[in-house]
Amino acid sequence: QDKKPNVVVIGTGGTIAGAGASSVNTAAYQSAVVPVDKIIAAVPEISKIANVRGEQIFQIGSESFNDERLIKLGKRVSELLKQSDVDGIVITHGTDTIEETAYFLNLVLKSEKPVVVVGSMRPGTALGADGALNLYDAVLVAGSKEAAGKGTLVVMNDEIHSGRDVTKSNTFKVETFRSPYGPLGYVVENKLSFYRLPARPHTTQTEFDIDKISSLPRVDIVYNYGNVSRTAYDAFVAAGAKAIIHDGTGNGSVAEQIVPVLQEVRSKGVQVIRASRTGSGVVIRNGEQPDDKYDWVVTDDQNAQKARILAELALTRTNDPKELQKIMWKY
Ligand SMILES: NC(=O)C[C@H](N)C(=O)O
Repeated sequence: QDKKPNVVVIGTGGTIAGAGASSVNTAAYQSAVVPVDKIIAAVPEISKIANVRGEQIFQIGSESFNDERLIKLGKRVSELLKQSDVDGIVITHGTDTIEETAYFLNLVLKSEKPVVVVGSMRPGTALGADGALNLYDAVLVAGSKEAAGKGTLVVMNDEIHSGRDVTKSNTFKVETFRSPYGPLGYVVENKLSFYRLPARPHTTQTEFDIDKISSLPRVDIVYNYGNVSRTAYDAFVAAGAKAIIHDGTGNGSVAEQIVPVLQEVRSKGVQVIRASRTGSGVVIRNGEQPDDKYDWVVTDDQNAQKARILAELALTRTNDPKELQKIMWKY
């Protein structure tokens, strides 16, 4: 009797589908060239732990993900999760934007079944390639009962991270993924262990449903630095942004020359959301700036790229900055 779980592996590209000219090319290679079925076939050990089939949805570097692709991926995952012969899903993905895709799926999927996003930092052709073990571990987690109901997960480098928290922290090292509160668990020697649970609502507990989303409102990010000017704000407003994430210095600070610009942005009906380019910590409402007075919103502990995902989803529900603030604090 076959008790192995059925896991679908959806290929989207990235370095886990990459190939270099020689085995010493660990960081210079072409990403998104190896088909998902070939990636699976390169790890025959997987057939001992799960019945796996591959499905190629994209073949791209994850830097080329956009909202349309996020929606397409989310809808396909949702469809598969409804099938009784699917126990879990693995998505092979580039590492650059894994954190955005994982957070998105964590917020919009309506299933308790495990969904695991996985990538690699080195192409399969490199000495010390990390993709094979990462994929094996991802399938193990996606096929497990323990991973159910924990939201979308990212499995990389022996660690299981919450899609909400995880972020890429290094350009080339295999230990690049970090969560401010640590991983949820480990995978080692064919065994997974969870040590903590996500506290924020996810998947079945959210107000966002991928089956009901066909487009997302435009939200852009403006990075701040000494000498920052209004050019990018004006361009994004002119391009039709519904919200601008002000990726401020420190605690989402706003330079003196930008304060009137953000007031003007808001007066045009565009939401202003203060985030921090430090990438960690909480942006304090009415701290650096009088958000109540200006009708602005702050992120909680999310970096700008995660705040963008949440804001896009939030704006499908409300355009009231008070409600938007509640959502930014909730998820
Ligand atoms: N390690 C990687 O996967 C990087 C690649 N640029 C990607 O995100 O697709």
